[in-house]
Amino acid sequence: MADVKICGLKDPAHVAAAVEAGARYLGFVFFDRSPRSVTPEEAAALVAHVPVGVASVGLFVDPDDELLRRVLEVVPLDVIQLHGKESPDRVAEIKALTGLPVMKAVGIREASDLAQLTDYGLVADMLLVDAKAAEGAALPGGNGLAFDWQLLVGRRFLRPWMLAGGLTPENVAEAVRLTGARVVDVSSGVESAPGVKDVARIGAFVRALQN
Ligand SMILES: O=C(O)c1ccccc1N[C@@H]1O[C@H](COP(=O)(O)O)[C@@H](O)[C@H]1O
Repeated sequence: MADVKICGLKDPAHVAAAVEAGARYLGFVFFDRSPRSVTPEEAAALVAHVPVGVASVGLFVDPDDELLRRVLEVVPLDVIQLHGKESPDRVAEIKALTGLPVMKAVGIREASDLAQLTDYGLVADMLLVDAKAAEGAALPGGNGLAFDWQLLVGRRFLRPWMLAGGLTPENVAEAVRLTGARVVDVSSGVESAPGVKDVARIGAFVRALQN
């Protein structure tokens, strides 16, 4: 079964539901414009409920050093997710600054976008293969937008990778079957409204991968 990351958690009950369902990665968003955004203090309280063996991932969008320091002072993150326009050099810088594994998100719409996965594979520890947000979208991710999974058929990457973008309990099994993803990441697909996680959909998402 593919491993699961549930992203955008804001409520201890949803952290518990994700852990109970079997998620191996939990995501906490440090990006003010997101409906899933948490403060460092809120995230610290949530991460306190995360058991050993489940990784706490901090999601950032073009963070400056000050934000990274402020969050890491209070939140014991295991992985840094970069979901903005960070260059490969900036990814390397953040890895050195934080001392943590860095996962770089790359937005995919067409075959030519895949080349970036090679560039970032040289510096990041993990890759997150997401749909490219529409021009002018308020958020660079978390939009429930999928891309053409056929683009990934037969591809290999330099680093371990997660599949994201518009995944839901209804489509995740097919996405894994087509792409061979070993880890899948979901945010809006397990919500009842933007920023509001749904316990039943979290359970259904993980169960969809068990059949
Ligand atoms: O979830 C957010 O609010 C978010 C904000 C800014 C950048 C990325 C964000 N989420 C990430 O986007 C992908 C796909 O999300 P979805 O399942 O399509 O809603 C996922 O990696 C989230 O971690």
